[in-house]
Amino acid sequence: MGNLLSLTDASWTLFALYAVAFIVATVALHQEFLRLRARIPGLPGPPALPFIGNLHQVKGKPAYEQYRQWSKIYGPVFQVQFGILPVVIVNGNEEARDLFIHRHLSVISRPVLYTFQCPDSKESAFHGLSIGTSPWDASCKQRRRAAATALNLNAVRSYASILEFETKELIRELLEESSYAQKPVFLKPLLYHFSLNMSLTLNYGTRFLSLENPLFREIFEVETQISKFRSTSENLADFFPILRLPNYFGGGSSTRAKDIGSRRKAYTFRLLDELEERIKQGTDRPCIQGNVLKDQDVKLSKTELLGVSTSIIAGADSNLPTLGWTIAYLIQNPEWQTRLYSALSEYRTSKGHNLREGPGYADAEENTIPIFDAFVREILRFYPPLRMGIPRAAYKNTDYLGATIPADTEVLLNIWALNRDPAIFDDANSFIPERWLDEDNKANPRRIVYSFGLGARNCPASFITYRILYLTLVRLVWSFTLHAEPGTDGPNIDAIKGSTSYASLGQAIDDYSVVLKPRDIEALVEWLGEKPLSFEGLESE
Ligand code: HEM
Repeated sequence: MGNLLSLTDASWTLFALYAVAFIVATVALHQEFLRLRARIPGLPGPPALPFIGNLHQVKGKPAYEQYRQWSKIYGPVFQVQFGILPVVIVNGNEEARDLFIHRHLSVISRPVLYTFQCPDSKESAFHGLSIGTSPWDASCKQRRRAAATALNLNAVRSYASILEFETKELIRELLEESSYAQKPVFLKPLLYHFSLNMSLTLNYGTRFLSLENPLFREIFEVETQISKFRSTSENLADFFPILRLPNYFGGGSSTRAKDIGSRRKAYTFRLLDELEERIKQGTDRPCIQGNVLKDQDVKLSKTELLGVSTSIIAGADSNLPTLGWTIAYLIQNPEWQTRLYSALSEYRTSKGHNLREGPGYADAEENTIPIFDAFVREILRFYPPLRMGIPRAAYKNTDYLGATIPADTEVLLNIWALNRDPAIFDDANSFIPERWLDEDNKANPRRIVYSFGLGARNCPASFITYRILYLTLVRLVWSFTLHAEPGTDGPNIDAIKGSTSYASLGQAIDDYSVVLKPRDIEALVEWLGEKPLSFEGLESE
């Protein structure tokens, strides 16, 4: 009897082993079948491994540089595969212009990715999708139009006082955090505070006075998480359907995305409700959402309004890396601090001002000091925050050099490669702001900073971003000299080696601290004036 039982046990064990092996083999074969079927016939690309495709060659690595190297072998447009997901990478300037500008409809959409949008669920994790993550449809068109109108050149001119206020408050905060030059400042939260306040003031006419504000901390945490869910190479459930299984039991990545999505929804609704209340009371301050709410011609649902807001808040994320790289570059290149300060001094003096009065603002309004403007452009070219842009998708089947890119296929624009294309930029791998002073460059429509993308879904915030970066640079250079933290070599400003976190959509410089020495503390304190207790009484908690 004992023998019979143990024989049965052994058989059961064997059976279980066979069953597991059968399931694993079936899943693997299914995965491989889907991967092979998804490969785009006729489009070149690096050889892909079974099951995983090319994922091992880019995950956790500077993928943008790998793609640039591959483009030398496989041509300017090629495909890679991440598990079952084919992705088309566009590296060449002419090809990018062809697809993104001349045939702009072909890649006007954005992909629906499993982790972020969870297409099998009734409601997307990110209810009220931001514009930058929405596939192309009538609603997306409306939301984009509302954002583009709110951020066009004329509108940006009308935000002058907001830019003035927020950039001054950044300088004040840097001074206070450094205990008046007594200690190094850890930059990241301060830069986020500045960028977010800029977005909130523009969007809702409200801001956070303190970094300690619980709602500020909530937004900082949630938006950082969201950026990770939007990564193009890190969310494995996007590439391996089997990994979607835990979502059915409430534990997968898409479930976590939903939790983060509902936290985002809570604060965006709250900010919108507070604004509606202020409009009712007549205490609102001019702002983008206020204009949209009051404009009878704009017919956006509450969810669409939410989508415009989340886009503007998400935009804060892209300003952060640019400011981080700018300050790091100045720390490591003090001669540029001297050069910029001299240019500012010369400019202010030529306008009949004493430099001790302040850095000026009206002068900065149109980015008038050429070397400052050139420096900002070169920072954006050399350190593009979104090196692979924001994923696009083919809107319809698109013919390309004999191959057909099927509708909905993810398409990535390698902004990093375009900005460093030696056919466009002389000495493309060197940081040379002066290139933007050259009249021939200005006249060449190909010699542009590609960091804001191209064509019909490009960044609608480029005007305001230039203004913000320009003005911040003028004010930083006027206020302080910038130095490395004592006992360290300072931040690594190598565009690849200095940025080792690949889990987010944006490519920020690794964390660092800076020592800020006021150039003239009395003039600085005088210029800063009284600290505002709140922003016209609209401080959000
Ligand atoms: C240094 C700062 C910034 C950079 C480098 C940047 C770059 C980009 C890029 C590369 C895209 C995708 C373009 C394409 O697909 O062709 C994009 C889209 C977008 N950006 Fe920016 N951005 C910045 C700041 C901002 C800010 C501050 C805002 C909001 C105020 C903003 C709002 C948007 C929106 C709404 C989209 C989506 C457009 C669409 O899908 O139609 N961006 N941005």
